[in-house]
Amino acid sequence: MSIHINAKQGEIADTILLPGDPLRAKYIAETFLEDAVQFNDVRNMFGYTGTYKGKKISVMGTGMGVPSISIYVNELMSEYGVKNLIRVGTCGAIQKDVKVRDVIIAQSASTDSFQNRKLFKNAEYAPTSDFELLLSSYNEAKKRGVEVKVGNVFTADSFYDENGDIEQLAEYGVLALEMECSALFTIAKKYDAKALGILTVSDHVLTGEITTPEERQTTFNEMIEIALDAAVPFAGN
Ligand SMILES: O=P(O)(O)O[C@H]1O[C@H](CO)[C@@H](O)[C@H]1O
Ligand SMILES: O=c1cc[nH]c(=O)[nH]1
Repeated sequence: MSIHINAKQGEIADTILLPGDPLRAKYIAETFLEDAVQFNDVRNMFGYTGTYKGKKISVMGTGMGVPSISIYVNELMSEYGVKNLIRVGTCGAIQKDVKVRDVIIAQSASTDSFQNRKLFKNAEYAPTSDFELLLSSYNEAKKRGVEVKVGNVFTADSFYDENGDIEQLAEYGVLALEMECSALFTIAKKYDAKALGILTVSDHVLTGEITTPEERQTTFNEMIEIALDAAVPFAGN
Protein backbone atom coordinates (compact mmCIF):
# COMPACT_ATOMS: atom_id res chain seq x y z
CA MET A 1 0.00 0.00 0.00
CA SER A 2 1.34 3.45 -0.88
CA ILE A 3 -0.26 6.84 -0.25
CA HIS A 4 -2.23 6.91 -3.50
CA ILE A 5 -2.37 3.21 -4.48
CA ASN A 6 -4.09 0.60 -2.32
CA ALA A 7 -2.66 -2.50 -4.02
CA LYS A 8 -0.95 -5.22 -2.02
CA GLN A 9 2.63 -6.19 -2.89
CA GLY A 10 2.64 -8.52 -5.89
CA GLU A 11 -0.66 -7.24 -7.30
CA ILE A 12 1.00 -4.89 -9.81
CA ALA A 13 3.01 -6.32 -12.72
CA ASP A 14 6.53 -5.17 -13.53
CA THR A 15 5.13 -3.80 -16.79
CA ILE A 16 2.34 -1.22 -16.91
CA LEU A 17 0.40 0.81 -19.45
CA LEU A 18 -0.45 4.32 -18.27
CA PRO A 19 -3.31 6.27 -19.86
CA GLY A 20 -4.17 9.65 -18.35
CA ASP A 21 -7.85 8.70 -18.16
CA PRO A 22 -8.73 6.03 -15.56
CA LEU A 23 -11.74 5.02 -17.65
CA ARG A 24 -9.36 4.30 -20.55
CA ALA A 25 -7.47 2.04 -18.11
CA LYS A 26 -10.75 0.20 -17.38
CA TYR A 27 -11.46 -0.09 -21.09
CA ILE A 28 -7.98 -1.49 -21.79
CA ALA A 29 -8.26 -4.02 -18.95
CA GLU A 30 -11.72 -5.17 -20.06
CA THR A 31 -10.91 -5.27 -23.76
CA PHE A 32 -7.33 -6.52 -23.95
CA LEU A 33 -6.34 -8.26 -20.70
CA GLU A 34 -7.37 -11.76 -19.62
CA ASP A 35 -8.49 -12.35 -16.03
CA ALA A 36 -8.04 -8.67 -15.15
CA VAL A 37 -8.34 -7.87 -11.45
CA GLN A 38 -8.66 -4.32 -10.14
CA PHE A 39 -5.85 -3.31 -7.76
CA ASN A 40 -6.55 0.37 -7.18
CA ASP A 41 -9.58 2.54 -6.56
CA VAL A 42 -8.05 5.35 -4.50
CA ARG A 43 -9.43 8.62 -5.96
CA ASN A 44 -11.05 6.47 -8.71
CA MET A 45 -7.62 6.21 -10.33
CA PHE A 46 -8.45 2.69 -11.50
CA GLY A 47 -5.65 0.15 -11.92
CA TYR A 48 -5.89 -3.47 -13.10
CA THR A 49 -3.59 -6.45 -13.59
CA GLY A 50 -4.24 -9.28 -16.02
CA THR A 51 -2.40 -11.24 -18.66
CA TYR A 52 -1.69 -10.49 -22.27
CA LYS A 53 -0.22 -13.20 -24.51
CA GLY A 54 0.74 -15.10 -21.35
CA LYS A 55 2.56 -12.16 -19.72
CA LYS A 56 1.42 -10.36 -16.56
CA ILE A 57 0.63 -6.76 -17.45
CA SER A 58 -0.99 -3.91 -15.51
CA VAL A 59 -2.78 -0.78 -16.62
CA MET A 60 -3.59 2.28 -14.52
CA GLY A 61 -4.71 5.88 -15.01
CA THR A 62 -2.30 8.68 -14.14
CA GLY A 63 -4.56 11.71 -14.17
CA MET A 64 -3.66 14.80 -16.15
CA GLY A 65 -0.44 16.76 -15.94
CA VAL A 66 3.05 16.48 -14.49
CA PRO A 67 2.13 16.65 -10.77
CA SER A 68 -0.45 13.88 -11.08
CA ILE A 69 1.59 11.40 -13.15
CA SER A 70 4.64 12.12 -10.97
CA ILE A 71 2.81 10.92 -7.86
CA TYR A 72 1.71 7.66 -9.48
CA VAL A 73 4.93 6.71 -11.25
CA ASN A 74 7.04 7.52 -8.18
CA GLU A 75 4.89 5.18 -6.09
CA LEU A 76 4.71 2.49 -8.79
CA MET A 77 8.50 2.34 -9.01
CA SER A 78 9.52 3.01 -5.41
CA GLU A 79 6.82 0.95 -3.65
CA TYR A 80 5.89 -1.70 -6.21
CA GLY A 81 9.11 -2.16 -8.21
CA VAL A 82 7.52 -1.46 -11.61
CA LYS A 83 10.20 -1.57 -14.31
CA ASN A 84 8.55 -0.93 -17.70
CA LEU A 85 6.12 1.97 -18.04
CA ILE A 86 4.37 2.92 -21.26
CA ARG A 87 2.13 5.96 -21.35
CA VAL A 88 -0.75 5.47 -23.80
CA GLY A 89 -2.13 8.97 -24.15
CA THR A 90 -3.74 11.50 -26.40
CA CYS A 91 -2.11 14.60 -27.82
CA GLY A 92 -2.74 17.65 -29.98
CA ALA A 93 -0.80 17.75 -33.25
CA ILE A 94 1.08 20.91 -34.20
CA GLN A 95 2.59 19.81 -37.52
CA LYS A 96 0.71 19.96 -40.82
CA ASP A 97 1.73 16.42 -41.80
CA VAL A 98 0.52 14.91 -38.51
CA LYS A 99 -3.18 14.06 -38.72
CA VAL A 100 -5.94 13.35 -36.20
CA ARG A 101 -5.83 9.63 -35.15
CA ASP A 102 -2.16 9.29 -36.19
CA VAL A 103 0.07 7.47 -33.72
CA ILE A 104 3.18 9.21 -32.35
CA ILE A 105 6.02 7.54 -30.45
CA ALA A 106 7.62 10.06 -28.11
CA GLN A 107 11.40 9.80 -28.35
CA SER A 108 11.86 12.83 -26.12
CA ALA A 109 9.73 15.39 -24.33
CA SER A 110 10.44 19.10 -24.11
CA THR A 111 8.49 20.90 -21.43
CA ASP A 112 7.58 24.16 -19.75
CA SER A 113 7.03 22.34 -16.46
CA PHE A 114 9.26 23.78 -13.75
CA GLN A 115 9.71 20.38 -12.08
CA ASN A 116 12.96 19.49 -13.84
CA ARG A 117 14.39 23.00 -13.61
CA LYS A 118 13.96 22.67 -9.84
CA LEU A 119 15.38 19.13 -9.75
CA PHE A 120 18.43 19.93 -11.88
CA LYS A 121 19.03 23.34 -10.28
CA ASN A 122 18.12 25.31 -13.41
CA ALA A 123 20.05 23.10 -15.85
CA GLU A 124 18.15 21.86 -18.94
CA TYR A 125 17.68 18.09 -18.62
CA ALA A 126 16.48 16.32 -21.80
CA PRO A 127 13.81 13.74 -20.84
CA THR A 128 14.28 10.79 -23.20
CA SER A 129 12.34 7.56 -23.63
CA ASP A 130 13.90 4.11 -23.44
CA PHE A 131 15.50 3.11 -26.73
CA GLU A 132 14.64 -0.61 -26.49
CA LEU A 133 10.96 0.05 -25.79
CA LEU A 134 10.94 2.64 -28.53
CA LEU A 135 12.46 0.24 -31.04
CA SER A 136 10.08 -2.53 -29.99
CA SER A 137 7.03 -0.28 -30.43
CA TYR A 138 8.32 1.04 -33.75
CA ASN A 139 8.76 -2.52 -35.04
CA GLU A 140 5.28 -3.49 -33.81
CA ALA A 141 3.81 -0.50 -35.63
CA LYS A 142 5.66 -1.41 -38.84
CA LYS A 143 4.45 -5.03 -38.58
CA ARG A 144 0.87 -3.70 -38.60
CA GLY A 145 1.55 -1.29 -41.45
CA VAL A 146 0.96 1.70 -39.17
CA GLU A 147 2.95 4.75 -40.26
CA VAL A 148 3.97 6.08 -36.85
CA LYS A 149 5.75 9.38 -36.36
CA VAL A 150 8.70 9.27 -33.95
CA GLY A 151 10.09 12.41 -32.34
CA ASN A 152 9.96 15.15 -29.79
CA VAL A 153 6.69 16.02 -28.06
CA PHE A 154 5.97 18.94 -25.75
CA THR A 155 4.76 18.26 -22.21
CA ALA A 156 2.71 21.34 -21.43
CA ASP A 157 1.95 22.49 -17.91
CA SER A 158 -1.22 24.24 -19.06
CA PHE A 159 -3.86 22.85 -21.38
CA TYR A 160 -5.26 26.36 -21.82
CA ASP A 161 -2.06 28.31 -22.36
CA GLU A 162 -2.42 31.98 -23.22
CA ASN A 163 1.29 32.55 -23.85
CA GLY A 164 2.56 29.36 -25.53
CA ASP A 165 4.46 29.81 -28.81
CA ILE A 166 3.20 26.83 -30.79
CA GLU A 167 4.63 28.13 -34.08
CA GLN A 168 8.13 28.16 -32.65
CA LEU A 169 7.78 24.65 -31.18
CA ALA A 170 6.56 23.43 -34.57
CA GLU A 171 9.44 25.17 -36.34
CA TYR A 172 11.86 23.31 -34.07
CA GLY A 173 10.30 19.95 -34.92
CA VAL A 174 7.95 19.28 -32.01
CA LEU A 175 5.22 16.93 -33.23
CA ALA A 176 2.47 17.39 -30.67
CA LEU A 177 1.39 18.71 -27.27
CA GLU A 178 0.55 16.51 -24.29
CA MET A 179 0.98 16.83 -20.53
CA GLU A 180 2.91 13.94 -18.90
CA CYS A 181 5.82 12.41 -20.87
CA SER A 182 8.64 14.64 -19.56
CA ALA A 183 7.90 13.64 -15.96
CA LEU A 184 7.51 9.96 -16.80
CA PHE A 185 10.81 9.80 -18.71
CA THR A 186 12.72 11.72 -16.03
CA ILE A 187 11.44 9.83 -12.99
CA ALA A 188 11.89 6.44 -14.71
CA LYS A 189 15.61 7.19 -15.18
CA LYS A 190 15.95 7.78 -11.43
CA TYR A 191 14.66 4.25 -10.80
CA ASP A 192 16.61 2.71 -13.69
CA ALA A 193 13.30 1.76 -15.29
CA LYS A 194 12.24 1.80 -18.93
CA ALA A 195 9.68 4.38 -20.04
CA LEU A 196 7.98 5.27 -23.29
CA GLY A 197 5.09 7.40 -24.53
CA ILE A 198 2.81 6.26 -27.34
CA LEU A 199 0.24 8.87 -28.23
CA THR A 200 -2.77 9.09 -30.50
CA VAL A 201 -3.57 12.48 -31.99
CA SER A 202 -6.97 13.37 -30.52
CA ASP A 203 -7.10 16.86 -31.96
CA HIS A 204 -5.22 19.14 -34.30
CA VAL A 205 -4.16 22.39 -32.73
CA LEU A 206 -3.68 24.09 -36.13
CA THR A 207 -6.93 22.98 -37.83
CA GLY A 208 -9.19 22.69 -34.77
CA GLU A 209 -10.28 19.15 -35.76
CA ILE A 210 -11.23 17.10 -32.66
CA THR A 211 -12.33 13.61 -31.63
CA THR A 212 -15.21 12.90 -29.24
CA PRO A 213 -14.75 12.17 -25.50
CA GLU A 214 -16.10 8.63 -26.15
CA GLU A 215 -13.47 8.03 -28.81
CA ARG A 216 -10.71 9.27 -26.48
CA GLN A 217 -11.97 6.99 -23.71
CA THR A 218 -12.65 3.77 -25.55
CA THR A 219 -10.94 3.58 -28.90
CA PHE A 220 -7.45 4.26 -30.18
CA ASN A 221 -6.95 0.49 -30.16
CA GLU A 222 -4.03 0.66 -32.57
CA MET A 223 -1.93 2.52 -30.01
CA ILE A 224 -2.94 0.12 -27.24
CA GLU A 225 -2.12 -3.00 -29.25
CA ILE A 226 1.25 -1.54 -30.30
CA ALA A 227 2.02 -0.74 -26.65
CA LEU A 228 0.99 -4.20 -25.40
CA ASP A 229 2.92 -6.10 -28.06
CA ALA A 230 5.96 -3.84 -27.60
CA ALA A 231 5.87 -4.56 -23.86
CA VAL A 232 5.57 -8.36 -24.10
CA PRO A 233 9.32 -9.08 -24.56
CA PHE A 234 10.12 -7.02 -21.45
CA ALA A 235 7.33 -8.27 -19.18
CA GLY A 236 7.81 -10.91 -16.49
CA ASN A 237 5.26 -13.67 -15.83
O1 LIG B 1 -5.50 11.39 -22.87
P1 LIG B 1 -4.45 11.60 -21.81
O2 LIG B 1 -3.61 10.38 -21.63
O3 LIG B 1 -5.03 12.08 -20.50
O4 LIG B 1 -3.46 12.75 -22.37
C1 LIG B 1 -3.78 14.07 -22.74
O5 LIG B 1 -5.11 14.44 -22.44
C2 LIG B 1 -5.16 15.29 -21.28
C3 LIG B 1 -5.67 16.65 -21.68
O6 LIG B 1 -6.93 16.56 -22.25
C4 LIG B 1 -3.72 15.36 -20.76
O7 LIG B 1 -3.55 14.40 -19.76
C5 LIG B 1 -2.94 15.08 -22.01
O8 LIG B 1 -1.61 14.63 -21.82
O1 LIG C 1 -2.45 17.88 -23.79
C1 LIG C 1 -3.10 17.91 -24.83
C2 LIG C 1 -3.85 16.80 -25.28
C3 LIG C 1 -4.55 16.91 -26.44
N1 LIG C 1 -4.50 18.08 -27.13
C4 LIG C 1 -3.77 19.13 -26.70
O2 LIG C 1 -3.73 20.19 -27.34
N2 LIG C 1 -3.10 19.03 -25.56
